[in-house]
Amino acid sequence: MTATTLDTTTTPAATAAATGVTVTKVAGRIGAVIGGVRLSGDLDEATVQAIRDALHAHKVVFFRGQEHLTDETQLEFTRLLGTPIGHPTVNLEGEYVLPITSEYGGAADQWHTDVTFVPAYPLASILRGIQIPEAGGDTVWANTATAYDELTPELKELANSLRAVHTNVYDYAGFSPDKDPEAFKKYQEVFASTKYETEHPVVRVHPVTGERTLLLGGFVQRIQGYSREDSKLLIDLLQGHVTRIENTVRWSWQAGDVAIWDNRATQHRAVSDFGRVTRVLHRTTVDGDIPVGVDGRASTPIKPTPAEAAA
Ligand SMILES: O=C(O)CCC(=O)C(=O)O
Ligand SMILES: [Fe+2]
Repeated sequence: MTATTLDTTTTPAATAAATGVTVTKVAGRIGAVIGGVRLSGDLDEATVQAIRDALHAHKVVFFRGQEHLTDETQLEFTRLLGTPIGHPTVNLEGEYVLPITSEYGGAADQWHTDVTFVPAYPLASILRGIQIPEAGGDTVWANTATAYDELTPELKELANSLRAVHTNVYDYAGFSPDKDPEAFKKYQEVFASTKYETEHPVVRVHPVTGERTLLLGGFVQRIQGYSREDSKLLIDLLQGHVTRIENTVRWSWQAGDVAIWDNRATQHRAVSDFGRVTRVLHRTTVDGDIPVGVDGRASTPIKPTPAEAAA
């Protein structure tokens, strides 16, 4: 990076420079490693702002060497980025750390954005590597803003007009039932214990960056107003742009690594190539806002209906 003298401390580069935070890109379109930060709940506001700026610019940021973190201090750090929120069905009330573990078999190996089956899904997720296989078990993220950007003007117009229904009724985590069929069944029952359905715009305007992003991923069930067959073709067409390898970054975990992603501008998936060894990461999430489409229309909840929610 070239050193420039800035007479203001409000630009992202100046904020980063003032705090000793370094930001180094990993792939061409997504991902950066942040150096010079020991994550905790005690970071000063300038450092937190430098992390936010890097997150918005690079969509997923990585920190190495954060072995000192515990569930408690990961949660304290999470509070600096916003309001922590537990998983709507898997976590108990007031429980904010979600273990991502291979003990039921497999991993979340389908492309998804976290928790899009509810209207105000998390704005960011924070994942900490705890028990990492010797080889394999990487995570891959995709930039849904550059995916939108590369569409032709005609496809952008079409995408801008679409609304999609997202649901948790099937299990995104892709756990292989052969490992422990009972545990697998139990997890699926818990995961879908309340059935959620939400209609989101397919193109979401990012509330901070103003970028247009494709809002799809593994919880999408159908496109409103289209047949099942046409829905599938449309979803595959757009999703194919999201997961184009040029829009992705792949991270090879070490214990003590932390990844934070902008859940409003990314999809991600695990690479389920580590056999039967145990892989454990702990996730916290930051509560989000209700998406708004290019036409200004917000997402709308479908299920649970008020009557179902009251039952
Ligand atoms: O296990 C992984 O690599 C990804 C897990 C995941 O989807 C998540 O933490 O939201
Ligand atoms: Fe996820």
